[in-house]
Amino acid sequence: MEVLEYDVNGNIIDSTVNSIQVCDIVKPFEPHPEYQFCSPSSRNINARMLDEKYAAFVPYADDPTFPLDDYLGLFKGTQWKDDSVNPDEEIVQFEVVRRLHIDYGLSPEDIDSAVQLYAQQEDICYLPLRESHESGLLWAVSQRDMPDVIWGDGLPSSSKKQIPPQFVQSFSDPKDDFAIINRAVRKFCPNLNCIQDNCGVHVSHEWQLQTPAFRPKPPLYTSTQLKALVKEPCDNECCSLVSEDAMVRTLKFEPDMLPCDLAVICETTCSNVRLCFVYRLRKQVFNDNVKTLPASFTETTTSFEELGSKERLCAHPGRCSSATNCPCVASGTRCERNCRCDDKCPLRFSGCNSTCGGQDRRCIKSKCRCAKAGRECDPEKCTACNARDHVCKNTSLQRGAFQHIAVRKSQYGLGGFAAQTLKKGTLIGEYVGEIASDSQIEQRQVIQKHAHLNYCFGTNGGETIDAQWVGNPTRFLNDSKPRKPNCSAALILVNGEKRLAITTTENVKKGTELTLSYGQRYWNPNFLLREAIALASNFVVVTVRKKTWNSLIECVDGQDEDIRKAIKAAALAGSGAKRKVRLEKGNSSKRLRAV
Ligand SMILES: C[S@@+](CC[C@H](N)C(=O)[O-])C[C@H]1O[C@@H](n2cnc3c(N)ncnc32)[C@H](O)[C@@H]1O
Repeated sequence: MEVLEYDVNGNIIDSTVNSIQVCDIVKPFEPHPEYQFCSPSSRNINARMLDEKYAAFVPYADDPTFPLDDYLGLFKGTQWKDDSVNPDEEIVQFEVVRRLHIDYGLSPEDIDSAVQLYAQQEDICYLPLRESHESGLLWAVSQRDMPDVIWGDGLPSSSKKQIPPQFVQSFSDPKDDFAIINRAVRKFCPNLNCIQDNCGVHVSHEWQLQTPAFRPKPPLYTSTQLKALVKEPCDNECCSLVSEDAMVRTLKFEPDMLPCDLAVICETTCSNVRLCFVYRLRKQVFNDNVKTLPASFTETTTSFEELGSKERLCAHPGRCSSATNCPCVASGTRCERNCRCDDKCPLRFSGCNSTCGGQDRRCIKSKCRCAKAGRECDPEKCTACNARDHVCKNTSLQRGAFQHIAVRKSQYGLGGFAAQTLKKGTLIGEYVGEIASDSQIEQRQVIQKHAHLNYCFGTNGGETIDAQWVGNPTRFLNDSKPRKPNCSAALILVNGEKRLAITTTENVKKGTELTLSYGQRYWNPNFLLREAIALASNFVVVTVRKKTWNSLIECVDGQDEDIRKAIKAAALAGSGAKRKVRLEKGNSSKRLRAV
């Protein structure tokens, strides 16, 4: 081969002859298995907060074999064609409102009715000025960085008289601490493992809006009783650097907070708090005639299996009981860390301290009360095993103590392989992905069917975790079929959150493929009852063997609420190896009853 060198005018100035060795590829390279893009994540993402009615994008847009009509038919429309307010229009609308109010003296209510009328006639999408403190145009604008627009008169908008802030913000008393906190608290995730603003992991937006408000709570102790609980001050300093106001305000929310805790929160010394607080401040806030002391607490024995879905918290005034409409009491589940009840609530799991012998035994399953109940040890409760300092073995999931998974070509596309020899019972990792709703799964299945790759993991808790677009290397674990799997998946309750742990079920040699059993439902999602429901004419009696009962219940989850309740009731009521359910077609819907 000759290599030529040119000057700027295109004349050849040098030439070199290189020899190249030519080789024939006898065996063509095998193509790399198909890979679906996936954002790495160490935790589940809640996809249910996304708008599932409108398609966010068109998958396989350049692939004529993709059933685009079937896919788009599952949505109301596309997200880029919806009628939300255009941000530029919002700026114009705000300027109109500003001028109407400042230059012409119209009240926000007058503007609202006038502009809405106009918008209706002209078919313009107009956001009302303020439907509440936290919606409407004024509020939306206050949440954005508005550009400094130069309007027709040549002056920037920032130089002009602005709409008074009280129109935009709360109309409540600025000294009302509860109103201020309650407005802010809605922006944060109510899950105490997270407390991120606008969290998309644990809760949907709607649910976040229902985040319970803080309410004033009466103290359980009198100041004299509290004083008896406090020993000598932890330090000798006595200064009053912090404003007493901060302490008073904090006390309103937590009347029975001990002085040292208050000192940490208010960033002052313990002795300062003790002197001001126990004798004087507390009496300013409460009239101090409350004499109710907490009753002694008894343990209940709900196991993890009975927990059911825990995507809620209890946040009612008073103790957890049916009288206070506690949702945990109603569903027979435990109160978890996210609940707003007292930490000493009898419905809460009290940890394993007294059962497993603490640190020496490191919480092995046969001994530890937490491990037996399908829970990881709680750093706040399990002090004897040192769960907080990660000495305890039953904290691997929350510590992220996972094994390295080597991803490479396997019999079925890509697969996950042991990067080192693993003992039976080793935690490999957590199956993470997007927690998706049933209709989202239906939409995604069109894509998955087309790609012949399905990353949905249905849990017994009725949730589906889809690792198609978000996940970690556990998403590459293939089904062992027809061989025995060497890993299994189980839901573990970690500080109030259900997480899917993948663990080895036997000793695994380095380089061996890690496999799971996907279960019947994965390969045939219409398994059992869904088909029975579709086929039912008048009624059908379904005899269910014990073995298939759990799959049946799992399959019904996400279906009609009545059916689900009836089948669960039948499951609990039935005994022996066989249970029967009668599937009846009612007037408007199909009903299922235990017989
Ligand atoms: C969770 S993914 C596993 C990782 C996947 N092999 C990959 O390349 O990304 C599940 C998909 O792997 C394939 N698969 C896994 N186990 C299989 C098996 N035993 N038989 C056939 N296909 C299997 C199927 O395409 C299935 O939809």
